Amino acid sequence: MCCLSCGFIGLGLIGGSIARALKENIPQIRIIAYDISAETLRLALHEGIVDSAAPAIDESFSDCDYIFLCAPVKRNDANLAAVKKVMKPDCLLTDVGSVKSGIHEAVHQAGLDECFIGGHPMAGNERVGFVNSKASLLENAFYILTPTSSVSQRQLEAYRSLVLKMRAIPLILDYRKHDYVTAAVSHLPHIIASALVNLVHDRDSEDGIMKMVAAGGFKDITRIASSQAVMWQQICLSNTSNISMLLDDYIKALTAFKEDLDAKKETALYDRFEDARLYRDSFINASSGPIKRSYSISVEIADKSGALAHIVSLLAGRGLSIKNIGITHNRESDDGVLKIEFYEERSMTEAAGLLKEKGYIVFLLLL
Ligand SMILES: NC(=O)C1=CN([C@@H]2O[C@H](COP(=O)(O)OP(=O)(O)OC[C@H]3O[C@@H](n4cnc5c(N)ncnc54)[C@H](O)[C@@H]3O)[C@@H](O)[C@H]2O)C=CC1
Ligand SMILES: O=C(O)C(=O)Cc1ccc(O)cc1
Repeated sequence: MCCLSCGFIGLGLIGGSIARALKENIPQIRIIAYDISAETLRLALHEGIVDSAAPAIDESFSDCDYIFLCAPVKRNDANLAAVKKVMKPDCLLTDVGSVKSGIHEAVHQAGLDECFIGGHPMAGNERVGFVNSKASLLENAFYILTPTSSVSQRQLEAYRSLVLKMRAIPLILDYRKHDYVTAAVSHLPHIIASALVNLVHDRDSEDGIMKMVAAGGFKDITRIASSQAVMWQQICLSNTSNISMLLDDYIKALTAFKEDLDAKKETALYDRFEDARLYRDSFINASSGPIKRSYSISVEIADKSGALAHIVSLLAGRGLSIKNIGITHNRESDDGVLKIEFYEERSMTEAAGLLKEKGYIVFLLLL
């Protein structure tokens, strides 16, 4: 891909991560960006992620082969009108919004159907802004493309290739289907996580004992409740009917669970947990599934100098490469739990055996 030129309107967590992935994987690329935050643009220039920063959505975008709308969804309408005035006829316009119906309607109103393919990287986290962006955010994540019926196969194929260059996995979907699917696997989970956190907040005693003892399971399923409220408010307001319909189904499922619980139906309760376990495990085992398999162990360590270095040198001595390592101090005592992630199962098993041999308390984290 020679002299590809990409423009970004909004360079936060997602725009920044895409720009980084493109810069990392297509050295000849030219990237221009506009963001209302001058500090973001300064930083992106300083890091060499963008080649030029525009003071507004102006003529400097008129050479772009792709323009990515990556500002918060509510800002995209105004930005779309400004982009329309400056983009070249064969520019491919895209966005990164979590809901696709609104932008498809706005693009249609603007008469831009022939050059628009919606985009949605199914990757992110609870952080915001360019400072938190990273190329690896997109790695092996599904990147959904929602072409209008007017874009050509050639444009779609070119965008697919660009997504592959970002090391993401392109998946083409009708935009209405996208909104239904993401309501179930992304939007509804955020409502559930927030409702559960709010429940614990309301039901906790004054000494905050629930908050204090909240264990891994609670933290796992509520991590996303730490996301930006305004983004999820906007997602709920844009994908209301799909989310509401699935929320009805979910409330029915909870009610059925409660009925089995109140009636102490042993078999029915077992079946509900077992069915969920089997289905969830099938997600993990699918190589292209949404949940990446992780090969991690936890090791209990005393909080003394040298404890970490001792473990690292034992593993290095066996040639076991560590992908990630971190300590959590979640005990009343000063001791901590070291979580070590490996690249593959064999290293995980070998490391666990070695550390056990040396007297460490080790657990495999089968995620
Ligand atoms: N955060 C996530 O995990 C994911 C978010 N998305 C979608 O990506 C979009 C952006 O989200 P994030 O990157 O997370 O937000 P962010 O807050 O990290 O970034 C937004 C950027 O847009 C800039 N901005 C605000 N108003 C602007 C305007 N009028 N013109 C130009 N720039 C403007 C901000 O200064 C900021 O740099 C959202 O629509 C969201 O639905 C999609 C996938 C994952
Ligand atoms: O933090 C997480 O796991 C997310 O759910 C990230 C995310 C947020 C919004 C999206 O539209 C897609 C992915």
